[in-house]
Amino acid sequence: MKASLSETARVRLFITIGGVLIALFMIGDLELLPVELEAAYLTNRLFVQLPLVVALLAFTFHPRFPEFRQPAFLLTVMALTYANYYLIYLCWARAGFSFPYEGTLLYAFFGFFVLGMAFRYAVALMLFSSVGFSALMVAHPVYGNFTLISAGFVLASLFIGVIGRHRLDYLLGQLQAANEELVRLSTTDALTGLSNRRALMSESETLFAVLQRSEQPVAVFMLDLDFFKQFNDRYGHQQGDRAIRIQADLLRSVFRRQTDVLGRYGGEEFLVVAPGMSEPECRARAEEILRGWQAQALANEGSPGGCTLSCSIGICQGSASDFSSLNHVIHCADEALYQAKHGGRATYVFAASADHDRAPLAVARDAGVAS
Ligand SMILES: Nc1nc2c(ncn2[C@@H]2O[C@H](COP(=O)(O)OP(=O)(O)OP(=O)(O)O)[C@@H](O)[C@H]2O)c(=O)[nH]1
Repeated sequence: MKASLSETARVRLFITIGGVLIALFMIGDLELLPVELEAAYLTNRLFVQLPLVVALLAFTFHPRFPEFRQPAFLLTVMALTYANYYLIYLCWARAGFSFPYEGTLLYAFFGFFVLGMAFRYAVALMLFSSVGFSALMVAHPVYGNFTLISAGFVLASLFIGVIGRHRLDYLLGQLQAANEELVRLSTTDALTGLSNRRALMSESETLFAVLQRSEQPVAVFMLDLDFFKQFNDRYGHQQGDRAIRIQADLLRSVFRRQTDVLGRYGGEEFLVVAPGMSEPECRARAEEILRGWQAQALANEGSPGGCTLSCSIGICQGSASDFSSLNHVIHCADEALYQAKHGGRATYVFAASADHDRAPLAVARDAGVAS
């Protein structure tokens, strides 16, 4: 599998590339500079600018780098920019040489787009860089007749860079929101708002693995509406949808613990994985659900089971470590549900919890009907 670089490793790579670029520019700059400026230039680049890059690189190894990365980027790029301003001043003051200012812009754009400076830090960099450059131009006519246009070019470029950073942040924000919505849509059942089967299985697998490792009890409930086909046929699909939503709301109100995982398993079938739930607690929850349906008193005339819509529940409860897999527990709960259906419906049935591997459902251990 292809390993992707972590964000910090990526930043380290970019900082290193930045350092290499500074070193490469030195070759070009030395060709351009009068000989008497070379020593000052090399001192500035080798003993100020490159060490600043190395210091930033070293800081990426500090445990608090993620927390302080933005101020660190700002300070470093600011320091590099002002070191460049000093170089421009020095070349002008010592030899009347107009050292190019474009490198300053490269630093800013490197900060904005490669290091990914946050918008407010980018604005701070733009302001500090603009003030420094303007002050330099006012104090020293380094670029002669080109002073004004040079200042305009620097200020406009910094401004455009900041706007670009803002636009990028905005678009990335929209992309992130769209991604989050896609994840929500792909994991949620549109009718009930509960987890859909894919998300339900994924959450349940994760939970079950934890419970298995820590040898904790687990309870799995399989719930299915009774004679739902007749209900749909008689009252229509919309009423059927409403009944499914009622079941979802009922489950939400009964399984309220944050650790309970519940979702729509398919059609009118629901699955609940409740960690750490004891048998009496399971019984209480199941009875609450059955009573809930009794209270709804949703007519289902013509069904062989009676005149109101009801629900059957299969429960498998035991130590998670006694089961080979989550599928195994679900299978046991499904078998118990089958027993509930054949035992008259509107009831709950416990699967036997011992020796699951050998006998997925040894006996339907207990059954109950809401009183
Ligand atoms: N309205 C509606 N009906 C659905 C939905 N999903 C599945 N169904 C219906 O649910 C019914 C399930 O019927 P069966 O599996 O035969 O089960 P049943 O009639 O409830 O019988 P028992 O489970 O044996 O009590 C089918 O008629 C499906 O069309 C849904 O999202 N909305």
